[in-house]
Parts: sequence; C-alpha cells; structure tokens
Amino acid sequence: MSSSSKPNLPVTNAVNGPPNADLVRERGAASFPVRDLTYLVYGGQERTEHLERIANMVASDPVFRKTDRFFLSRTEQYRRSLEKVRHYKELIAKHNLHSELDQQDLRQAIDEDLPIGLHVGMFIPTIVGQGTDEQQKKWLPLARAYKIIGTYAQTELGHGSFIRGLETVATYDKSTQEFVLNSPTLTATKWWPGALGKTSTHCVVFARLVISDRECGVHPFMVQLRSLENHEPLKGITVGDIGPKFAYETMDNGFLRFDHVRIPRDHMLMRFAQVAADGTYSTPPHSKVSYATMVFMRAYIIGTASSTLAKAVTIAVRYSCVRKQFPLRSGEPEQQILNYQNQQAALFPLLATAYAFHFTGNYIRQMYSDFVRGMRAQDFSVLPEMHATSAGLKSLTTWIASAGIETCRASCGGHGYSKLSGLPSLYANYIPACTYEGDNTVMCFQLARYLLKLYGKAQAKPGLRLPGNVSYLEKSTLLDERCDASTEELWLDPARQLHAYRNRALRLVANCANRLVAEMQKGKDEVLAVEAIKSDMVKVAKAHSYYVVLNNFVNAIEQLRASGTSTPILRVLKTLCDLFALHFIQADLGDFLEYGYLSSLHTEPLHAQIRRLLEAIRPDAVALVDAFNFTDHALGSALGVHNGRVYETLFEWAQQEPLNKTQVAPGYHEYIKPFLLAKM
Ligand SMILES: CC/C=C\C/C=C\C/C=C\C/C=C\C/C=C\C/C=C\CC/C=C/C(=O)SCCNC(=O)CCNC(=O)[C@H](O)C(C)(C)COP(=O)(O)OP(=O)(O)OC[C@H]1O[C@@H](n2cnc3c(N)ncnc32)[C@H](O)[C@@H]1OP(=O)(O)O
Ligand SMILES: Cc1cc2nc3c(=O)[nH]c(=O)nc-3n(C[C@H](O)[C@H](O)[C@H](O)COP(=O)(O)OP(=O)(O)OC[C@H]3O[C@@H](n4cnc5c(N)ncnc54)[C@H](O)[C@@H]3O)c2cc1C
Repeated sequence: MSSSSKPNLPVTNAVNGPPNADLVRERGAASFPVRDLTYLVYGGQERTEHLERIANMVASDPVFRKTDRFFLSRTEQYRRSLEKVRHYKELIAKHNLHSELDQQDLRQAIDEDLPIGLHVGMFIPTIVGQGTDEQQKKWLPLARAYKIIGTYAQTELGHGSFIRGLETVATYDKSTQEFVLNSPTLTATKWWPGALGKTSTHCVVFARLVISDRECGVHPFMVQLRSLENHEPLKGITVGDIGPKFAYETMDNGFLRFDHVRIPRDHMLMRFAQVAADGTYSTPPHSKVSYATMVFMRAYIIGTASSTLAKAVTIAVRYSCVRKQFPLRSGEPEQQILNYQNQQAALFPLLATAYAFHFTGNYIRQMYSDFVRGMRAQDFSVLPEMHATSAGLKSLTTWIASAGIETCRASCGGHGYSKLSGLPSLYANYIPACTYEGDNTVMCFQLARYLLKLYGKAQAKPGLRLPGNVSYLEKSTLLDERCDASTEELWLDPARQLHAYRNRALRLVANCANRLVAEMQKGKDEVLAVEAIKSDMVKVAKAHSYYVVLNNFVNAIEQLRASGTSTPILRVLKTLCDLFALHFIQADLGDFLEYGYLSSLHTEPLHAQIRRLLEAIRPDAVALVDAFNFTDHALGSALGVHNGRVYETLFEWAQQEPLNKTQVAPGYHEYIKPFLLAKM
C-alpha cells in the first residue's frame, strides 16, 4: 500500500466507549428528576416518547447524517438536502406520519434548513390565510402532496423592510381577465426568497396591484415559475440562486424577474381583497391583513429561539464539565472549567434564558391561535397587539439567542472555533433570524410605536383599561416608585423583579413620549420628531419585551405550582427564573440607575444574589441541559456528545477531513518540495 494513499492515523472506535466519569457523577447528583422536566418541556410523557421515536429514527438513518457536512461543496450540500427531502417524504408514507404535527416533528428531528421550509412555513400558510375557499381547494391538495413546491417571494433587490416600496407590478387586463406581472427595474428583482432559486415550481409573489392606472397597494399572487414536466423556467421568467451567503448553504435563496408574465384573475389570493372581472376592486377589512403570514412566522421564530439557544448551551455546559484546566493549588487535580465562576456567569444566564424563552414560545403560540380564531370570525381587533408583541419578541429572542450562541462558542475555547463543535454553523445559520421576517430594529420601531400610542391614550384618558401586558402604561404613578430590594432575599421576590422591569419599561416609554413632544415643540413635525428618538424606541421595545418574557416565566411557574408540579422541579425552575430576572437587570444596570430606581443599596445585594444563584445552579447544570433531551444527531457536536467522549469524538471526526486522505499534502510537489529541496 502506498504511504501517500492512506493516513497513518490510528482508526479509533473510541467514540462509543464508557461515558465520561464527570458527566456520570453530575448526572447522578441532580436535585430533580430530569425526566419529569423533559416531560414538562415537551408537553407530557406520551408526547416526549413520540418525539424520541422520531428523533431516534432520524438519528439512526444514514440519509440524515450530518458528520460529513463540513466537507461538502455548496452544490453537494444542496443536493444532499434534496436527498433528505425525498427521504422525508418516503418516511411520511412508510410510517404514516400524515398529520401536520408529525411532519413538523420529523422536520425538526432532521434539523436542517431544507429547501421545503418555505413551502411548509410560508407558502402553504399564505394559501390558507389569504386564499378563498376555492383557491384553497385548488392549491392546497397539490401543495400538501408536494405536486407543486412553493415559496414566499416578497423581498426585492431594492426593498425588504419597506413593503410599500416594492416595485413588482401586477396590472389587471380587463380584456383578458388576467394580471400582467412585470419587474420594471433592476431593483424590482425578487431577491432572497428561500428555495426560489432552483427548487420551487410556484410562489406567492407580492406585487403592487394596478387597475386602470389606479394603485391599489401590495397584494399576493400565485405564480407558476417552472414547468412541472422538466422544471425549466416558464416563458417570461428569469430565476436563479443569489450566490454564496454567510451560511445557509442547503438553501437556494433566489432571484426572480418577470417580463410581462400573464396569470389568470383567480390567481390573486382574494380572501380579503378582491378584483372582480370588470376590474372593480374591493378593499380588505384591515389594510395589513395581507402581512399575516409574516406575523405567523415571527411567532414561529420566537418559539425556535429557545431550542436553538438550548442546543448551544447543552454543548457548552457538557463540554465545560468534561474540560479541565489548572489545579487550584499545585498537586491538586485540575478543575472542570464549569467550576469557574466566570464560566458559570457566561453560561447559566443563557441556560435560564433558554427556559424563559420556552415559556415565551408557549405564550405567543396561544396568543396566535386566539388571534386566528378571531380572524376567522372577521374580528381583526387583536391584530395590532399581536403584530406589535410578536415583532418585539421576535427581535429580543433572536438577538439574545444569536449573541448567546457566540458566547457559548467562545466559552469552549479553541475547540469552540472548530466546526466540529457544531457551534459555528449553529451561529451562522441562526443569525439571519435577526434580519429575515423583519429586520429586528425595524420590528422594534413597530412595537415602540404601539406602546407610545397606548401610553398617549392612557395619558389623555385616565381610567382607560389597556390589554394585560401593557396595562402598566396606565399607571404613571409607578414612575415615582423605587426599588425596595435592599437584601439578597428580597431580590428573589417575583413581584419585586416584575416591578423593576415594569418601571424601566414605563420610564423609557414616558421619556420617549416626552422627547417626541419636545422635538415637536422645537418645530419638527411628527415624522421628523420620530426620527429624532429612534434609538430610544429600540430600547423601549426591548424593555417591554423583557418584561413580557419575565412575566410569562413567573406566570408559568405559578400555573405549574397550582397544577401540582413537584417541589424539586418548581425549585429549579424558580432558580432559573430568578437568574433570568436578575441577570438582565445587571446587564442593563445603567437603565435602572439612571433615574434612581436603584442605588448601590440595591445593586450590592443584587450582585451577591446572582453569585448565589450561579452556585445553586452548578450541581444541576448538566441535568438541566440533559432535560432538553437533544440527540447527538440534533446537536451535531463533538463537544456536546451525550457520553462526554469529547476528545475521542473530535479525533475521530477530524479523520474525515479530505486533507487527511493522503499522507503527503496536495500541492506538496508543486509548492513545498521546490524550496525544501532547493540548494542553499
Ligand atoms: C405560531 C406558529 C406555530 C407553529 C409553526 C408551525 C409550523 C411552521 C412550519 C414551518 C417553518 C419551517 C421553516 C421555517 C424556518 C425558519 C425560517 C427560515 C427562513 C425564513 C424565511 C424568511 C422569510 C422572509 O423574510 S419573508 C419577508 C419578510 N419581510 C418583512 O418582514 C418585512 C418587514 N416589514 C414590514 O413588516 C412592514 O413593512 C413594516 C415595517 C411593519 C411597515 O409596514 P408599512 O410601511 O406597510 O406600514 P406602516 O409603517 O405605514 O404602518 C401602518 C400601520 O400598520 C401597522 N402594521 C404594519 N405591519 C402590520 C402587521 N403585520 N400587522 C398589523 N399591523 C401592521 C403599523 O404598526 C401601523 O400601525 P399604526 O398606524 O396603528 O401605527
Ligand atoms: C437568510 C434570509 C432568508 C430570507 N428569506 C426570505 C424569503 O423567503 N422571502 C422574502 O421575501 N424575503 C426573504 N428574506 C429577506 C428579508 O426578509 C429581508 O432581508 C428583511 O426583511 C430585511 O430587509 P432589508 O434587507 O430590506 O433590510 P434594510 O431595511 O435595507 O435594512 C438595512 C438597515 O437599515 C435599517 N433600517 C431600515 N429601515 C429603517 C428605518 N425606517 N429607520 C431606521 N433604520 C432603518 C435596518 O435596521 C438595517 O440596519 C430573507 C433574508 C435572509 C437574510
């Protein structure tokens, strides 16, 4: 055998040996029954076991393997994800997974940004939400059977955030009862939609409707892009992939141009706005109802912030338990890095946040289903609250989860920088969540605007009752109140914690409102006055969203207590909730100090209590991440493997590196040998 064709590295099979002793010890010392917390997170024993069956089926299926993903080219990654899509469909048939929930569970277990994500997440929901009964009857069976594959094509080269600025035009031609779709400028090119480039046969296109030269605003239209026979683009359609991105290699984000493409009149989704055959236009019952799919997706994204952050924290906590650096004193054994306070201070607030976001996800799901029920009965009254709350929470949760993944990566030292840790790709694939479905900053403006309006109303009309989460805006007396948490114990009182968050939010809203008035008194009109307070508006939206997250965490624990959840579980959740509450006060201490709500009288016990909470969580840290119940497949990390055989796994996975296929480096003969062997 030639020495250059085979690596001399030992082939290990050590990844499956006995588990790491530290992890075993920590698991044995948990203060609460881990399995019960898992049931609580996933909605009961039966549901957990169902999810486990699906997760294990996926984890043991070679088609869904992930370990070689870093060695594939972009094209190979795209092909691989298509192979996974085909297999996903085969498994649905084979295991009778026909319900939407089963399919969602299966996709979640596959854990990849598949090019059918937009089909399922936005194309079908838009048909359901915006299509008439007949339109749904026509397209839903085809879409659900994957006889057509669709996406959501809204964003253009020139505009994403400013939807009213979209340039794609759909002009109604009364003589043929068709719409003519056209991209009049380069910047009108659709740009970014997922799965648009190469996969989709259809899409819902958002275009400005023009009837007899009258602009009727942006509306959704169903358009076929590619032949169902040979997948070639149809006449008048230019479509392709937008090229390399930060990550997201499995997804063919695409561009799309129309050259006077004709579609029948009944291809405008007409549940809310209609164009009659003679061109008569009927306006929708709410001007933003066509934006509903985005609200749906924002709610979905809020739910996924918890699981994404939980994955990163699971990897970092397990690794920090296995990894040892330095004895405290010479001659003593080295310390697990998780014993270091700084490591705990970096990771445990994120662990607490992953649990906090879990309850936020439950809350927004409930709010969303109430909203849909109302909408079905033509009641759109909850839309502003739903839109504003989801916009703010989407921003806060994705910002914190993105930064949290990076904190986890950095806390794993050098090995965190290896792609084999799973953290770089988790981060790179997750961070666009801060941009897509509404740039976070722009979304914050929406929530802040809503809060400012309600605050103004409450000021103008004392006694006005505002909805639950914003009812604190009625109570301007709250502004005069100060923190009285002058001991460590008092900081554990949920009422005091909530008081602090409410007070901060109200103060920022009130300041913003006052500044708005001051800017107008200086002579600015309202539009320019708003421009002058925009960075404060972002702070307002974050402050309110923090309050909503904490309020839900506190309420969830109360409900669990009332429903008889065991004391050890309640105790550990309360500790996490306390850490969440106190950590984010500490992180934004300036806000609380600036107006004298807190003073050093309160901050000393606050810091001391946080240190105590870190100590309290330490013995349960591994159990708390285990409770998220991720398979090794889901984590895709050599550092986060359940058995803790981190070094064995890293070593084995590194052998797959294509550079290791030969003993002598590719390029050696051309580039290294000449100077190594050159005469001196
Ligand atoms: C609950 C979910 C449960 C389960 C989920 C189950 C299944 C999910 C299945 C699968 C998912 C699978 C995979 C997906 C996985 C991950 C995601 C992967 C990829 C993501 C794909 C990304 C897609 C996209 O990005 S699509 C494009 C998104 N684009 C945007 O978000 C644009 C952002 N811009 C806007 O939204 C708006 O333009 C605006 C910034 C809000 C401003 O709008 P506009 O200029 O028109 O309006 P004004 O500012 O003038 O405001 C007027 C008035 O209207 C109010 N308003 C605005 N928007 C709304 C709205 N949506 N609803 C209600 N009201 C709205 C605004 O507040 C103003 O009110 P006032 O006049 O009262 O002040
Ligand atoms: C991975 C990925 C997938 C995507 N998938 C889809 C898809 O499937 N379908 C689809 O239609 N689109 C999709 N998009 C597009 C996405 O929705 C937009 O990029 C997003 O809405 C942000 O809009 P923008 O790019 O126009 O940002 P811009 O609005 O240009 O933002 C740029 C900067 O300007 C700031 N800014 C913008 N407006 C204001 C303002 N009024 N005041 C102050 N500051 C402002 C923003 O805060 C930001 O910092 C995707 C994008 C990505 C990255």
